[in-house]
Amino acid sequence: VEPISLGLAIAGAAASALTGIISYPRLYCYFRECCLQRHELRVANALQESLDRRLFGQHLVSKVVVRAVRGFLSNSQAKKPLALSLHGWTGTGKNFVSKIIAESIYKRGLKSNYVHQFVATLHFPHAHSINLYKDQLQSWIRGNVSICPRSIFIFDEMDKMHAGLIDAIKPFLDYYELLDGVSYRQAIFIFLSNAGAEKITEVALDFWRNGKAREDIQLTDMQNALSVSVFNNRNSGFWHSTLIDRNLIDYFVPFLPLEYKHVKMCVRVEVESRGYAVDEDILNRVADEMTYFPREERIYSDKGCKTVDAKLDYYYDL
Ligand SMILES: Nc1ncnc2c1ncn2[C@@H]1O[C@H](COP(=O)(O)OP(=O)(O)OP(=O)(O)O)[C@@H](O)[C@H]1O
Repeated sequence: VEPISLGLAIAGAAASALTGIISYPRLYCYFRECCLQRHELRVANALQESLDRRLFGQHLVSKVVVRAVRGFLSNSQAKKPLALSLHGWTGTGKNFVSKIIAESIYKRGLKSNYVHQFVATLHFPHAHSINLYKDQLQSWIRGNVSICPRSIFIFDEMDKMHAGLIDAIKPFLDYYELLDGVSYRQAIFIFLSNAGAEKITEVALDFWRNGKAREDIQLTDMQNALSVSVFNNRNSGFWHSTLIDRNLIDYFVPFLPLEYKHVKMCVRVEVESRGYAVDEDILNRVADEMTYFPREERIYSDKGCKTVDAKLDYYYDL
């Protein structure tokens, strides 16, 4: 075989292999991350499994989040992007759940090129730069949704976010078919905040004081109270915001305050993930070290499961 025809043959083989790869997007996506990669059923199953196994004491969260994500992904005619608003006391799992949602849709989770996280105090710290932030945020969202319609945007500390900035997101959440040639209908927006945490605690405490099980708390016990309390809270960026006013939030997701037994479960997970032997005595001692409220009953951990890992260092360094 002449060198030149051998070269052509190799080039031909390479070209057909490449065409093969391109015509098999699944194969291509196996090696490189793709937008809209996973089938909705797989996402819903992964999400359900992960929440059941890893999330403690949040029966309402699992129910709402799985239903919302499954319904949205399987609806090819969605009229608007999915907007979830996660509310609750610190350390109860809001960031944890948004990470689990991201991981169920994109294997790389928060590290995926299609998942974008903003923290109000970190990314938008100065009230006087609000107009600049607005422009930057809008073009960031537009640019990323143009590249991948199924982009996920997570906004942490929404209660510390300037109301004007929240309103800047509004057009993307609305029922438009196209905005400047871009459709936002497949995107997912997740908002996290502590707003409404007192209201959630009030309802949970009421159940507890009446001797009713925590798991009997229904979504209806929470949702109206929550949306009204968030809307009327002047300290929260949601106040006066058109997101709630115009019903652009699809689901308010209430996170219940965590009890002693949940804190212990978190300690156990941390111990196991570090590869240490589980020692019940240490689990109790770490859980005992947390502070609990209200002052009389001392039921709920005031930091949820936060700082559990730091406390563990102390015991295993002894
Ligand atoms: N309900 C829970 N079940 C299991 N682990 C939890 C739960 N809540 C919190 N954790 C653990 O505690 C860590 C801290 O929680 P997370 O950051 O999700 O709290 P948060 O609600 O977002 O708090 P904040 O309002 O302060 O941002 C998580 O990474 C997770 O390991």
